[in-house]
Order: sequence, then structure tokens, then C-alpha cells
Amino acid sequence: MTQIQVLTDKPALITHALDLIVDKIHTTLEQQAQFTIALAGGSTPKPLYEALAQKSLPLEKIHIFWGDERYVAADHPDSNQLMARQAWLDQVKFPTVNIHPMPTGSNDPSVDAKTHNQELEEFFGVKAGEFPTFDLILLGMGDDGHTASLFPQTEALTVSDRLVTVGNKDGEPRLTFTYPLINNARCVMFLVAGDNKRPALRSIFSPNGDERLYPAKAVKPQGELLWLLDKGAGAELPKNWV
Ligand SMILES: O=C1O[C@H](COP(=O)(O)O)[C@@H](O)[C@H](O)[C@H]1O
Repeated sequence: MTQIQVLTDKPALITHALDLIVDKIHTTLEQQAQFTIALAGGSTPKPLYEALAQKSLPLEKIHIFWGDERYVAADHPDSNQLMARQAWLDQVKFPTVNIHPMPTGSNDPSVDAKTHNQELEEFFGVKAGEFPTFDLILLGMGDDGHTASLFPQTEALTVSDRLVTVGNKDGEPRLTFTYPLINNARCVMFLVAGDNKRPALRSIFSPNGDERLYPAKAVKPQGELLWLLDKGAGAELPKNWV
């Protein structure tokens, strides 16, 4: 099931995402022992993480992952992990074992991708070649249509035999979830704000849009797909384009 919701502005988008996520955590935990969420990087989700830090949540039952990571040290200003830690995770009493960052310390991104692949398999108890199901994967979208670190016309878009691979942002390596892992999620929630995202969204929701040029278009999870947009991003989307 795909839903697109266009909110008045970015604060409204964040408030709506916050309500949905908190509700999802509580309803999921009525039926299972833990809630698994993969966080997005970029600028859009930061206020969401700050708002999550103000909520009283059953932290011991929530496991935190990242859908992509820049290939930098964990204390580097570009680190997605650092942003989420500063905005949310370090502000509350998350058990350390519930936080599962992508490793970036081996000097070889493909080694770190493999290590994290194995960590995910062990955590979810799946065999090599099987894809676990995240309860929620948060994603952003760049104005070039990339999502996670799946960039236009890069090799990472073709990887289907692993959970984590090496992405390529203008020649710089990043670590990223692969499409089959993202698409196996119970729910994928995009958070997209700003006028600069409009052209890419137009192609993504057009029947003729090319997935190699606009990687976010290939996100089609088995579960729910929610596109939360602010007016700047979503103003021109015709209702019949989904
Ligand atoms: O590079 C990244 O940016 C995208 C989109 O970010 P935004 O700043 O436009 O919100 C994000 O999805 C990705 O995780 C991040 O690494």
C-alpha cells in the first residue's frame, strides 16, 4: 500500500512523522518483543530525532540501525550516526547494545559492508542470502533522486545478493542498505522537504520515470510505503500519479 501525504510545511511534516512513528512503535510492541528501525541521514530528519528525544518510549525494546552511512569516523561532522546520537540517542537512556551503527573503521568500505551484513544476519537470525524484515525504514531523498546511498547510475543499484553494499557519491564511498533489504521492510517512510526535490519527485511518480536515474523510484516495499512531503516538495504532484 502506497500513501502520499503533503503537509503544509517542514514542521508539520516532522510532527506528522513523529506521531506515526510513536504510534507504530506502540502498536508493534503490543504484538512483538522488539521494534527495529533504520534511520536516515541528511538534514531533513534531524528535527524528527530531536522530537523523538522528548518522547517517553520503551527504549529497551527499540533497536536502532542506519540505512546508510558516510565513510567517515563516528565522530566526524558528516557522520549520520553522530547526527542521530546528538539529536536523539545520546539525549535519552538507550541501552548501548540496542544501537547498531554501520562500522567505518577498517579502511576498506567493502570489508565494513561485509561486517555489517553479518551483524544484521546475526541480529535478525537469518541465513546468508535471506533478507530480514525491518519494522520501519526511514529514508530521505536527495534532489538527484538518490535515497539511502543509492545514487543515480551507480553499481550499488544492481546489488541484490547482500543486505549492505558500498555506495558511490561522486567517487566517495558510502555504506548503504541494498534495495532487497529496503524492500523487505514492513514499512518504509520517506521524509522529503523543499522545492529543490520537486523535479525528482515528478519523475519518480511519473509512469515513465527511470529508476536508474531516480533511485528512490525503485523503493517498493512488501509492506507500507509512506511518502511524507512538505508543500515545497509535493505541490505539483498530480493525485493520479501513484
Ligand atoms: O546524503 C544523504 O541525503 C539523503 C537526503 O538528505 P536531505 O539532506 O535532503 O534530507 C539521505 O536520505 C541520506 O541518508 C543521506 O546520507
